[in-house]
Amino acid sequence: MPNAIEITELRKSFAVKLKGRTSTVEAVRGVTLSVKSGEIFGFLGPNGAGKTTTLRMLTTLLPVDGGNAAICGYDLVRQPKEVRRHIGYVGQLGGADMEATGRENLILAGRLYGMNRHDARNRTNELLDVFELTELADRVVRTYSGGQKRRLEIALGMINRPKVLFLDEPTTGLDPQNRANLWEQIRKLQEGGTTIFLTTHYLDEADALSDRLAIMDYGRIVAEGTPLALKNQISGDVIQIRLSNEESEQAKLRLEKLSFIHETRLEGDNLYLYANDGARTLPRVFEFLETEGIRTQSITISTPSLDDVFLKQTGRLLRDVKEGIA
Ligand SMILES: Nc1ncnc2c1ncn2[C@@H]1O[C@H](COP(=O)(O)OP(=O)(O)OP(=O)(O)O)[C@@H](O)[C@H]1O
Repeated sequence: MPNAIEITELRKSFAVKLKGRTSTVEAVRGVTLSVKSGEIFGFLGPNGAGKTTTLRMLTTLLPVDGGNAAICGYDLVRQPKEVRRHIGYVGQLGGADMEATGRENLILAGRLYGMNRHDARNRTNELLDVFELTELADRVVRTYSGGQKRRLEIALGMINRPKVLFLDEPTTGLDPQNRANLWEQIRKLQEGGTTIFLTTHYLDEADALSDRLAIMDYGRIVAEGTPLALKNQISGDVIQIRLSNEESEQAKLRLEKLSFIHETRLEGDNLYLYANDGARTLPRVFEFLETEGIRTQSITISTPSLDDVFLKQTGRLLRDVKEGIA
């Protein structure tokens, strides 16, 4: 079976005008990756990394500048119609008509895909059932909660029984309970055989949901693999020390000389120490800080997260970039 998605050197630039001058934004700078059939593939990255642009190219909504992709074996550039027949896409804005009912939205979508009335109705009932929307089916979408609307939008993306479903930040704006519920729905779609490619800037979402993921930054893939393999790249535990004086650079230099610390990284006032056995190392770190007179505000210990992977690859924290701090 061919890979569900095979992307080779995909590129996209935009011309932007600022104060009368035109410059170029290289949104996607040569992305190469493959997604296996039946996988949930997470596409993680901070705002502006190029995730949506990649997704819009893969779904034929935006012409590619360079490179190509094959989706379910169909050539994105030469066979866009075939590609469209085999995919579903749920964008950030959603596509439901707020003034129509859930049922009407689904039936209309089915008809637009060329289904006859009977098939469109049957498929609608199936999807209402899968997404637990049957009770709301005849209410206008405007009255749905955020989570219910999102479920309907994903149902709309599934109307044509796509082999590959593209979801752009499917859980943004949802509360934790609705996010967990949507993750369940996404897993159910995977069990039904759909390949899912989703963008997210939630670390926990990428970690919990994806079989494999790629981390994107400034239009490039900076890391790719299973969440576990990526986290295992960062061997051992992470000790985070929040320093309270201005000599953080000095503190880093002194701490990195310790034999039981195999890597250090400084982010503002936060010093990250990577050690094989965090629990055993911690008392020795305390002792050292005390003898050296290095003052700290807090010390925490954790196992590596995808944030540490991003930090290792880019020198910045994903969480900070996302919040616009870096
Ligand atoms: N139509 C456009 N014209 C000009 N620049 C654009 C256009 N679309 C995207 N960009 C720029 O391309 C870069 C990548 O944007 P993109 O929306 O793909 O990022 P993203 O990773 O999806 O971010 P987010 O998480 O905020 O959705 C950004 O610098 C953005 O400003």
